Amino acid sequence: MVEPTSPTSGAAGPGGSARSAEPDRPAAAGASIRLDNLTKRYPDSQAPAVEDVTLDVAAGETVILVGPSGCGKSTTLKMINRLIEPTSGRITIGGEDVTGINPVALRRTIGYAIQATGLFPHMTVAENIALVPKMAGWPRAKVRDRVEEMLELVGLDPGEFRGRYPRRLSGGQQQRVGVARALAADPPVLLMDEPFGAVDPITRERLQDQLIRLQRELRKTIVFVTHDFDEAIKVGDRIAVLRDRSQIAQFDTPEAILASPADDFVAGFVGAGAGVKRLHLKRVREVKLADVPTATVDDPLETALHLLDAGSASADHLLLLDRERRPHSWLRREDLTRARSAEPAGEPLPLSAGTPVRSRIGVDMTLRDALEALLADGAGRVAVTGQDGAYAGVVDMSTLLNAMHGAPGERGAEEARPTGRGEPA
Ligand SMILES: Nc1ncnc2c1ncn2[C@@H]1O[C@H](COP(=O)(O)OP(=O)(O)OP(=O)(O)O)[C@@H](O)[C@H]1O
Repeated sequence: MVEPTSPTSGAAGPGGSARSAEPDRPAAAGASIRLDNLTKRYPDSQAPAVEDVTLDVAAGETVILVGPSGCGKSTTLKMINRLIEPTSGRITIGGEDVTGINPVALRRTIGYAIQATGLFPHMTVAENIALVPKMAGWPRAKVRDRVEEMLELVGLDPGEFRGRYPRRLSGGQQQRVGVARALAADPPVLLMDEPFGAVDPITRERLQDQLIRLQRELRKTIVFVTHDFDEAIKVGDRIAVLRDRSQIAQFDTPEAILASPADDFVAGFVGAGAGVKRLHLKRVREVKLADVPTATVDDPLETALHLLDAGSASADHLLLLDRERRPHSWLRREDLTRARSAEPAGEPLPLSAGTPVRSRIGVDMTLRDALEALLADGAGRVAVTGQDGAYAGVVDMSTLLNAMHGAPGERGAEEARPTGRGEPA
């Protein structure tokens, strides 16, 4: 039965991904998937729902199937775990032809999460998650431990949630349980059919973030269906844009599709605002941060004013740091001169002067997060902090504009999101 691909036969597949090229990332636990000339013709239907599709998914890769309603995304997905039997063609997982094997046994090795979550209402959260491990004959204690581990993994407190019934969960919590259940038997392959479709946009963003985090750790092979292109570029290593009958209009990285859509159909899917969408693809640590003059709370006022004067002409703000060098407040020149007239010379900076730093961002956040934080903070820039919370630089509008338009200074980041080169062997 389908086994995870060994690290040595690993993930340096045709697409690879930015995430898979990160040096600290573990080797893929997923298995490669290949669809060969796959066709599905439903009984009594004139045209096939899926026609002659050939697609390669590398081990550990997240591939998104995106396309208009009725184009055949779900049918394609469900043929991979044989919930729908192909009319013709072949499916290979981890190098094994699974087209003819027992579909029930096959499905135990493939996690499956869907929009409606498919949780059994008469079973508790724990019973739902335990379902497949139990069917696979895991010992009771191992199943119990696994349920706890899965709940922790998707961010639900086991003590609070294991005994609840699905109807007593919010939509987002149900979807997380759905993902926990899909992952419970540690399958190398995870199929997700609009898994976050039924929740509000904020919860949806959170669930997407969580999936990205999980995937960094787990490196399953994921095939994910959505009709939301923004979700596709955020979550996917590669995106297959499908037209009618699951015909592949373009299959490439999000960057490549955003930068050069193959035709008008794909361009229509990319839609307006491709530049802003690019912000989803870059993390703060990948761009060159801007700098602003900084002073700490122990510095005398005069020093702060001097620093501001010594900064570039555009330096109209000084960032005050606390003793741990964490961003504390933004000080404008007026704030400093006002403070100077109120304080005797040589006094340290008053902590109450200026505007408190309302938002700050970590280096692992995306530039899209940075844009939102920047808009939320009145200073026209947002302070970036490192792992220890200390000031690391700022993201300002020009950082964002450069990233949106792929300015030459940002190429390094683009090259860092590559094609499986440098993959740990
Ligand atoms: N059981 C079925 N019997 C007959 N035709 C079907 C069946 N299921 C799907 N179809 C048809 O096959 C085509 C592809 O359907 P599918 O559900 O795969 O599309 P989709 O891209 O996932 O759509 P959506 O985004 O709306 O969920 C559609 O024309 C649909 O009407």
